[in-house]
Amino acid sequence: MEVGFLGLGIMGKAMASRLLKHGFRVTVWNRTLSKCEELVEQGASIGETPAMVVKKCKYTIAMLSDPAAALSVVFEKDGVLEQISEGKGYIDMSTVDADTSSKISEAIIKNGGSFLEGPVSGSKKPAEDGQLIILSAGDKALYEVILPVFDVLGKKSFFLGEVGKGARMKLVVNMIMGSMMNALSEGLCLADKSGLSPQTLLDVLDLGACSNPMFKLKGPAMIESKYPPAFPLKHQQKDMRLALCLGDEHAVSMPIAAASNEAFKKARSHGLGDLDFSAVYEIVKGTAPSGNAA
Ligand SMILES: NC(=O)C1=CN([C@@H]2O[C@H](COP(=O)(O)OP(=O)(O)OC[C@H]3O[C@@H](n4cnc5c(N)ncnc54)[C@H](OP(=O)(O)O)[C@@H]3O)[C@@H](O)[C@H]2O)C=CC1
Ligand SMILES: O=CCCC(=O)O
Repeated sequence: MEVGFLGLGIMGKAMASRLLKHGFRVTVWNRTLSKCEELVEQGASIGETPAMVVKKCKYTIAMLSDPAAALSVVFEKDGVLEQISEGKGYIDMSTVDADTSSKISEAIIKNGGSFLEGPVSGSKKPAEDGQLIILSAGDKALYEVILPVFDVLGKKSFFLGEVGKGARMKLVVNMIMGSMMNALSEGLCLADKSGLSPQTLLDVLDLGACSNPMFKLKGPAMIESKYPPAFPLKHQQKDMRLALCLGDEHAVSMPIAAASNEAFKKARSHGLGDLDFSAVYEIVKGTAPSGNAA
């Protein structure tokens, strides 16, 4: 199967690389074209624009930073819409809001193509290892055709129904995750300030009902103030913002998510946006350097 891939950031690069390793022919595009080179070394072809990728491939996947990026790659000059046509499928796996997904879906369908949203749970390492959780919604027939691709990228694919349900599920999950990260940061800080060992706190948490892979993975690095970006903080703040908008729409009060969003926003204003989202710990500790927003 020839698959197009738009967006070679932390996630897109790992996902496209995995497809190549599993025998798919992949044509890649990235806004900063030089980032395609590593994939070309692994056997990918380059499409010089999103439109050229769609022209060449029956199925094209996108993994882009945010709603603005997802929309621009579809609607702007040399974008996906210029070449989408009957028989072609577009699968957007970026984390966006349901409105963005619906706008893209409507335009793709109007031009004869089919559309599936497929945001993912799981970060850089699960993407490299094919262990993502795929939250898809939209065209069921496209879902069935693209399952061999999802099976290489993920450990489990959900089909959630009409367009928007994948986007909303993803935002709910990340809202919970962002709040948990703030709770962990406050706990580590409180342990430290009150004379307890943060590492012992992690050990205790890991043995009880609060044990989870995120605390286990991120906790030790946080204690060392190390935040190599797996999930950039600026994207977590985007997801909190979009989840809070969803809460507004449905009149769901979310004070914990709102407070967590403030901490991520503050982290961005201190220039921590490109670090891993666990860097919010620096805000909770009050040790963030002054810096420019990212
Ligand atoms: N990292 C993670 O752990 C996870 C991330 N996600 C979601 O996946 C998506 C990608 O995340 P990730 O790979 O980490 O992000 P990165 O910031 O590493 O990559 C973002 C990608 O989007 C591209 N991009 C940004 N703006 C535009 C634009 N205006 N037009 C075209 N392309 C653009 C970038 O291109 P360029 O290289 O030119 O900047 C890059 O390819 C996001 O929606 C994120 O929320 C979901 C699950 C986990
Ligand atoms: O959107 C990012 C999710 C990161 C994760 O699930 O570990």
